[in-house]
Amino acid sequence: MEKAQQAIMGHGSDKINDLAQETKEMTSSARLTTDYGVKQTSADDWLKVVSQDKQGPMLLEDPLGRERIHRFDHERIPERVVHARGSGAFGTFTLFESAEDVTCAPVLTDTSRKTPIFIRFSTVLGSRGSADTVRDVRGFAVKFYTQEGNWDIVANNIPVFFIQDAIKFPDVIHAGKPEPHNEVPQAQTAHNNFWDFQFNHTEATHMFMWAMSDRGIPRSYRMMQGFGVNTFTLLNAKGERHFVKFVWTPELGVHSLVWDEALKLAGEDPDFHRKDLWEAIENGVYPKWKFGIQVIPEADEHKFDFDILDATKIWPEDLIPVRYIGQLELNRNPDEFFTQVEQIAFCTSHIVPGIGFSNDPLLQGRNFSYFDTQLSRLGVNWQELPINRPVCPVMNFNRDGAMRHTITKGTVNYWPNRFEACPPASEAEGGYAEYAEKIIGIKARARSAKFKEHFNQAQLFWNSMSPIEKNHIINALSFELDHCEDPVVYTRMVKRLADIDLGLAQTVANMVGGEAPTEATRPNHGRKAPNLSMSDFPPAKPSIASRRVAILVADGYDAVAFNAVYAALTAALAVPLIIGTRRNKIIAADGTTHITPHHHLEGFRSVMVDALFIPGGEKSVKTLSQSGRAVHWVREAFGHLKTIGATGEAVAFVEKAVGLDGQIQVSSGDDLLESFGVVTLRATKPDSFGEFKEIVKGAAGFVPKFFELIAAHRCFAREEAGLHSQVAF
Ligand code: HEM
Repeated sequence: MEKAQQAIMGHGSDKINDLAQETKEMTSSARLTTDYGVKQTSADDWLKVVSQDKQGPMLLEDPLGRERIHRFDHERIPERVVHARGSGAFGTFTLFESAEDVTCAPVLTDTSRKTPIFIRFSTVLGSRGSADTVRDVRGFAVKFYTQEGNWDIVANNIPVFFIQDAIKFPDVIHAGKPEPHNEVPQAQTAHNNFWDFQFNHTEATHMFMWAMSDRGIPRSYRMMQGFGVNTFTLLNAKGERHFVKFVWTPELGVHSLVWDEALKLAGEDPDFHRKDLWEAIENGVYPKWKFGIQVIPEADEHKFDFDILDATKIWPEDLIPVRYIGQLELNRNPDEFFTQVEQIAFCTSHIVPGIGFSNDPLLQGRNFSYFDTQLSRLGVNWQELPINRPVCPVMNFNRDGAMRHTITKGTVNYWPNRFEACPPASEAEGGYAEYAEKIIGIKARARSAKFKEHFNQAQLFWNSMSPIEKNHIINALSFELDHCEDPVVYTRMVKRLADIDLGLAQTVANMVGGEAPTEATRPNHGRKAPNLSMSDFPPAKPSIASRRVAILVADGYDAVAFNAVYAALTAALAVPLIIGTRRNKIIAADGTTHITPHHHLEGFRSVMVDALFIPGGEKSVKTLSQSGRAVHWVREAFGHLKTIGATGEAVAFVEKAVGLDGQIQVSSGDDLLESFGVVTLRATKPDSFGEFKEIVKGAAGFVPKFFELIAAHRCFAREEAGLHSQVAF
C-alpha cells in the first residue's frame, strides 16, 4: 500500500503518475486468478486422473496448469544486441539556466519545469547475465519525458566512439563480442579479434585509449560522466542553428575501481554496480549530474583542425567550454525490472522541437538502427509500453500490429479525411519543423578530409593523463594484449602504440612481447586539454555519503571505538558494514555489549567496500591476527589503495598484516598518524575520535582524518611510492 502510494505521491512526476495507472500491488487480500481473471483454487497440483494412492496421469485439459507453463516458456525476450547488461532508475531533470539564446526547446529554456527522466546504465559487450565490473564502455541512456514528446540522449561514459560511420558498427561489435568459433570470451575485449580490429581500423585509436583508461572500470554508475558523443544541433526562436554536444558530470566526482578489484568483483559480486545504484537511491543519497552543452555556431563549423561531425573526436574544452545549465537527479528505483528497465527502449532519432540532427554519419546510422532493433526486440507497438509512452498525447494514423493496446475511436484511419480529424500541427501549435539546410552534392561513399586524421586526439588524451592514469593505461594494454595468443595481433598492436607515444609503445612491448619500436612513428605534439583526466573532477563538496566502510570485529572488540566510528559513519550517510568472524552475536571487551554483524569474513570481501576500520580490543585483534582471511582483508584493501583505519591493539595488527618493514608509519601512543592512507591511533580515550561535522582538509581527530581520506576515494600516493605492489593479496 505504502509503495502504491509512493508510486502516486513519491517523486510525483508526470511519468510516475502515468505509470501508476498500470501498477498493481500483490497483497494478501488479492486472490490468485488466471490471466483471464478466473479465481483458482490451487497453485500446486496439476489436474490429474488419480487412483486411490492419488497417483495418475495429468490431464491436458487443465487450463491453469497449461497457462502457467505456456507463460513461463515465453518469458524471455531477445536481449539487446549490444548493451544487454544494465540497470536503471527514475529521476528528474531540472533546468537552472535557460538556453533560449541557442534553442527553443522548452525542456532547455523553461526553468520552471521539472522533466521526468529514466536513465539506463549498461555495459556494451556482455550478455544480460554478465558481470557489471568488466572493462568496457558504459552506456548512459537518458529518456526525457518532456511535454513535447520523448527526447532520448543515448549516451556513453566516454565522449568518443570506435567508428566514424555507422556502416562499420556490425564490424566493431562482432570484433569485440565473443569470438564466433567458440563463443569466448564473455564481456571482454582481451582477445585476438578485438585487437586485430583495433590495429586494422585506425580511426578507433582514440577510443581504445579511453577504454583502456580507468574510465573503462568505473567505481559506480554514480561516478561517471555522460556524453551524447554525436553532434546534434539546436535551433532557436530566430531560426539560427548551432552545433551541440551534450555532457553531464557527477556531483560525486569521477572515480574508478582498480583493475584487480574489478576482476575480483566480477566473481565475488557480479551485480556490484546494479546494487550500488539501488542502495544509494534506497538510502536517499540521490545521484546527481550537472548537465551541460558545448555549442558551436553554424558559421564556425570549419574553424577547427578536426571535423566537428566526427564522433571519434572530442571538442576540447579549452576551445569549446561546457556550459552547465541543469541537473539530472535519480531519485526512485524501479518497481519491476522487466517492465521498466528491460522494456525501456531508446532511439537517437527521438528529438523534440528546438533540437535537430547533424550530418554526423554515425548519428545518421544510429537514427535508423535503434528504431529498427526495437521492432525485433519488443515488437511494432513498443512505444505503447508503459515505460516508453510519452506523457503528452499521442495521436496519429499508425494502426494495428501485434499487441496493439490503444483503442482509437472513429471511422477514419487516414489523412486527409472528410472530418479533418487529427490534422498535422502548425509550428505555432508546436509542430516539429526541420531546419531548411541547403544541400547540393554528388552521391558517393566518401568522408571529409579531416575524418582521415586518427592520432592527434589519441595523443592529446595520453598527454592529458596524470602519471598514475598513464600507468593504468599501460597496465590495461599489457593485460589485454597478454590475452591475445596470436603474435600477429600483439606485435602489430605494440607498433601501433608508437603512433601515440614512444614510451608507451616500448613499455607495453616489453611486457607483452613483440619488437619494441625505437622511434615514434608520429612525433607526439605535446598538447594537453583540460577535463580529460579524471583527476580534473574533484567533487565541489567532499563527501563520504554512500561509501561502504567495513568494520572488522571479533569477540572482545573495543565497543567505545566501534560505537564512535559506527555512529559517525551513519551520520555522514556512509554505509557501515560490520564484518564479524561469524554472523551471530559478537561480544565486546566489556563482556556485555554486543553487536550482530551484517556479514562474516568469508561471506563478504574487501573488494565490496571503499574503506576498512578495525577497532582495538586485545582478544578481538588476537583472533583476527590468527585468521588468514582477516589478514587478507587488510592486505587486499591496502593493495587496492583503500583507506584503512585502526585503533588500539589493531594498529600493530594492521602494521604486521601489511608488513612493509617500516615503510608505513603507525601511531605509537596518543599520536594520531596518517601514512599512505593508513590512519592509526594506538592509545584511545573516549574523546579521541573527534566529532564529525563536515569533511575538511587537515581535520584533527581520528574520525575526521579517516573520513577525509575516504572522501579522496583512493590513496594514489601509495601506488606512486610503489608500496601496494610489494604486498601479496
Ligand atoms: C556514438 C556512438 C554510440 C553510443 C553512445 C551508443 C550508445 C548506446 C546505448 C547507451 C545503448 C543502450 C540503450 C539502453 O540502455 O537500452 C545502445 C544500444 C544499442 N545501440 Fe548504440 N551506441 C552508439 C553507436 C551505435 C551505432 C553506430 C549503432 C548502429 C548503427 C548502435 C546500435 C545500437 C543498438 C542496436 C542497441 C540496442 C538497443 C536496444 O535493443 O534497446 N549504436 N547504444
